[in-house]
Amino acid sequence: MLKGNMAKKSVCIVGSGNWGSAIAKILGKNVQGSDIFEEKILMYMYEENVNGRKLTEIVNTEHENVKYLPGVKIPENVVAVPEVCEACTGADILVFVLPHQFVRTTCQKMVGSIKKNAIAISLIKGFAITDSGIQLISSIISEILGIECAVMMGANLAVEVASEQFCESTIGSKNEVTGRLLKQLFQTPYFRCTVVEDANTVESCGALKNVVGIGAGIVDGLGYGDNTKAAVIRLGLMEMIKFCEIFTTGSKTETFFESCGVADLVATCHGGRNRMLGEAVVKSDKTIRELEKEILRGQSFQGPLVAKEIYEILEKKNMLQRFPLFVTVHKICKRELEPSNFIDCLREHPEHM
Ligand SMILES: NC(=O)C1=CN([C@@H]2O[C@H](COP(=O)(O)OP(=O)(O)OC[C@H]3O[C@@H](n4cnc5c(N)ncnc54)[C@H](O)[C@@H]3O)[C@@H](O)[C@H]2O)C=CC1
Ligand SMILES: O=C(CO)COP(=O)(O)O
Repeated sequence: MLKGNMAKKSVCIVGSGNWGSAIAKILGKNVQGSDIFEEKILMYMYEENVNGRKLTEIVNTEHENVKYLPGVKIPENVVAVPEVCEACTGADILVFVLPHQFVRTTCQKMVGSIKKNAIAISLIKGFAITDSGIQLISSIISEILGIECAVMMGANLAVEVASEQFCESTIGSKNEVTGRLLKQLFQTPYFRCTVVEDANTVESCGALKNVVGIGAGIVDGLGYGDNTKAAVIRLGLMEMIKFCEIFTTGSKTETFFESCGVADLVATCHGGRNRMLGEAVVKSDKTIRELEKEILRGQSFQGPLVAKEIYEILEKKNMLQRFPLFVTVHKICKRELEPSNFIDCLREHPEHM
């Protein structure tokens, strides 16, 4: 156990959507009475009006994020703040939990406001693309803020976590001391954390499984059953492993057996928002944007963006034919292929040749 003769560490949550709010519940409770962590947690909330009131004001008076996680009480020691610089000033631990498209601009605003020895942890499941290839979100955070960044990914559908149903999660930290500290911050009797050192694979799994989740939704939408979905999960896993072998330095096969790997894949393919999107893409001819608005009402599907990012890098490296499942999901989301083509993609997969 890490115990404090040292000053208590203060925590800031950067993000407050569906997952951010579920995490606020866990962290808010875990720091109460702690001799390691400060009791008050500031949570950066992208401000918006909900029924004529500011969302921060609603959260700070009713202690519920009525838009992104209705029906769940957020502990009163978590305070929503609309300015990210105000939220992060003085924090020792920064917990990033935003849709990945907002990370770079949010970090840029934080430059100059954070403690120089702060540490970060990213709960964000996505990638960014640069001229040289894939960039992990944790490395964007590290690069812009000049601090260490661990990750946490797992089979963690926010609504189930918020209702305290048992689950596991994987903390990826290259630094063992940091990993132990973060486990103390996140673990509860119903949210069990394992720490591994292969952080880049943990993070890559979190991004890639979103694309497979859309594939699972497509076969649901086409009316196929559990055998077909199991094939999507298996072929998706094979592509995830191959992708990490090529793009993630030092990737270890055993990391795929942690919660961040197979377990998150199974959870997302059965209960995730990306699965819902895949099904909707089959049943409607609306665009992804229209479906996102209609189905999620403010929340965000990360899968289509990750599929596009993967497609761009594979095209650049002339590797499209080695990842047919990822590529076909992207083309179906773009409406360049019919959803029924997905079954041909499974049938003709290189795993069967
Ligand atoms: N929801 C879930 O069950 C889980 C989500 N995740 C991951 O956590 C990350 C965050 O997801 P959620 O919390 O579910 O978010 P969400 O899908 O609820 O996204 C909406 C959030 O984005 C914010 N936002 C909108 N415009 C913004 C802007 N311009 N700048 C900053 N923020 C803006 C909204 O205020 C809201 O907080 C994603 O990478 C997701 O894949 C990981 C595990 C579980
Ligand atoms: O990451 C998740 C579960 O672990 C949530 O997945 P979705 O974004 O598909 O809902």
